[in-house]
Amino acid sequence: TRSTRPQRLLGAVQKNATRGDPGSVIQAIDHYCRNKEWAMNVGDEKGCILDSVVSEVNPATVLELGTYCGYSTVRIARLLPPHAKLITLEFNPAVAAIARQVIAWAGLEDKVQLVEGASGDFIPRIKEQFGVKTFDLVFLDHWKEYYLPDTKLMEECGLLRKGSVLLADNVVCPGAPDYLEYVRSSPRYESRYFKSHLEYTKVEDGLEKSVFLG
Ligand SMILES: CNc1ncnc2c1ncn2[C@@H]1O[C@H](/C=C/CNC(=O)c2cc(-c3ccc(F)cc3)cc(O)c2O)[C@@H](O)[C@H]1O
Ligand SMILES: [Mg+2]
Repeated sequence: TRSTRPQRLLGAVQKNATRGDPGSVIQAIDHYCRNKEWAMNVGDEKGCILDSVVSEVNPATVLELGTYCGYSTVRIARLLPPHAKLITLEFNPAVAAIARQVIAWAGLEDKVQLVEGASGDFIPRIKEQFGVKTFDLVFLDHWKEYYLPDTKLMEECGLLRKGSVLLADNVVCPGAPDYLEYVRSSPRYESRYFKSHLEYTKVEDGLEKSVFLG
């Protein structure tokens, strides 16, 4: 049977990237998705904005919602300090299996904990199950209609502290209007829009960075 897009993306990594070299994994995926087959990775342009926010926050604990093939997981994990931990949630087992191999090819398994499951089920259990008190950085890149409910859930579960940073992909395309309205109007967030483009295209998109004020 025909391969899946994630399988073909993994093939491009295994063919063109060097094991243990996260930069070459990122480059291989971007080259494949720009020249052969589009895929919904945050991409190189928004990826540079992601890199700058990760470097600025220098997080000890990171939560990523929506691993997909692990492109942003690799982008984030490669910048983390030695004992920092990144927990990434992915509820599609076939996609999770690809992401594990992409993360392993980059040699970043020790910094990443990929959890198979739905954010709604896992967010309430993260504290006791993973011994995490709060997250310094959360990257939202899963189904767009879940950005807002999951943010409220993280607040309710006490997973955010004064200064926690939420970084949301795709706030323009496909868009997350209810989430944007919430973080921009709530007195509990200081929000800023980083204008960019939809991965590998000229279409406008951007990242919203929102600092939780406690
Ligand atoms: C709801 N809770 C959840 N918990 C755990 N994993 C979840 C999840 N929701 C979704 N996922 C997983 O995240 C991934 C989903 C990501 C959704 N992303 C998008 O829809 C998306 C879509 C576009 C896009 C933009 C324009 C266009 F024409 C077509 C697509 C661009 C992006 O950058 C995107 O991130 C999948 O791997 C899915 O299995
Ligand atoms: Mg995205």
